[in-house]
Amino acid sequence: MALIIPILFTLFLLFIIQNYKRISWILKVCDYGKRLPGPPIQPILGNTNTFVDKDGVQMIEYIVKTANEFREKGEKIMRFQLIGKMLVLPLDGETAQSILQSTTELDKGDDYGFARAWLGRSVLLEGYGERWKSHRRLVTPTFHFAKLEGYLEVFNRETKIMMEILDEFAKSGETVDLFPYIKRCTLDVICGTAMGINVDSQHNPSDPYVKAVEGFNKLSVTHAMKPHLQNDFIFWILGYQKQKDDFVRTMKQFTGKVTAERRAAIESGEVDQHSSKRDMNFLDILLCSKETSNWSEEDIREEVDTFMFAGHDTTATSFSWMCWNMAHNPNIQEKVYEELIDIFAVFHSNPNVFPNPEKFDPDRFLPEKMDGRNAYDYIPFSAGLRNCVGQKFSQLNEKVLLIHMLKNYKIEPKLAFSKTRPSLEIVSKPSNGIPVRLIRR
Ligand code: HEM
Repeated sequence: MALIIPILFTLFLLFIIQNYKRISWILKVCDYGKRLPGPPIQPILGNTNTFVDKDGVQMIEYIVKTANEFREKGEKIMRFQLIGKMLVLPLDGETAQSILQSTTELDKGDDYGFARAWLGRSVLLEGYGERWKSHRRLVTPTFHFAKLEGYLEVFNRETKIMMEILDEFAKSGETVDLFPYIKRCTLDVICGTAMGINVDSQHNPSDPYVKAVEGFNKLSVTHAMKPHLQNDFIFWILGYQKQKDDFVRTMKQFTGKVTAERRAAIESGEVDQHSSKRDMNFLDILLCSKETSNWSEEDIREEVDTFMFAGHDTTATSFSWMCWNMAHNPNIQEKVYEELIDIFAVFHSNPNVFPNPEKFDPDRFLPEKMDGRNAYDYIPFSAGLRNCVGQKFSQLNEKVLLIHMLKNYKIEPKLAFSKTRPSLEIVSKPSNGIPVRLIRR
């Protein structure tokens, strides 16, 4: 019995020595937590408890409500402190501007680490430096205007397929949740534009590759939201690591095979490597470019997969919210139908800048309304050096989707506006889908 206390004490000391770095990091975060404005914190845990029992929808609602309270107090930033992690949110455009214009704070946070097993050191994850600069230089031209025109054929082809599929619901009058259909459409768009292949997930929703992409995205959210899963051992013992490995293997094999086949076709002359860049997909451009001659097969795969990851869920979610807003605002829907004009609306919730932020009001983006607004008050694609390379691509893709959708159907909501809420995920998904009835025009 007399030995128990010294043994426990020694074990405790060993634990401290072994985890010294992690413990001093946690203490440093606690110290910063006290100095930054934010909701009250508990020792070490910070605000962790506030989030434990909340689902994705409740988290967003809590964050928006707390942000408004701190804005009212005149604060410019707000923090949430978790164990060893600090989330600092800018509360207005001016503050976002000073962060995003920084030429030193350009690396990504720890949460991006989850995707590394799939996306490695691609342009999305790579820290700021020579390697990122050279990759970004190569990726950027694939979104030049002339190139985007070349992608229009794929946008139109895949959107028409979605219209055909949705037509069954229009005929029967059955309620349809648009979200999964839009998601598969944008996945086929990105496969067509990034790799020049037709995955046709719209007709094959249970294809192993499609399932792996969906599964990986869901798992990355589960990992980010549940603090205990961030411990590698717990993640492994609960079977999540195996799931992750299986998804990553399927996705890597798929893109690896497409890349190898495409390279063989280029080398055999089947695909003309001297054709204009306008006619090439992203993979062809990477394979034929002089600048990538020293890239490994893995480097190329990582960039192509980054487009798959960053490019389809984002556009799908943004367009789904657009349909939900259109469904709940028939007057605007009719106006757009008549004019098929250039609009683009996403959810930003600062009432000082966007009074009544949940109201769908595309007129907020009229030039006269933009005057006096900080350019950084509306940054769905981020801004600064690490802004989104795919912005114009997805805007054009969404315009094509919107044109087809509104030309073919009137969209009617089958649920009150507030019954499907943004849920905190990598991109804020609708908690109850986008349930609508489609009426053929
Ligand atoms: C509505 C659609 C989209 C939205 C809202 C969106 C939003 C964003 C945001 C906020 C970032 C910055 C992320 C960060 O700071 O870590 C980003 C980065 C990025 N996006 Fe997008 N995105 C969209 C579509 C796309 C598409 C279609 C592609 C490619 C086909 C794409 C490729 C990328 C890449 C490669 C980066 C990393 C850029 C870098 O770090 O240099 N995105 N996007």
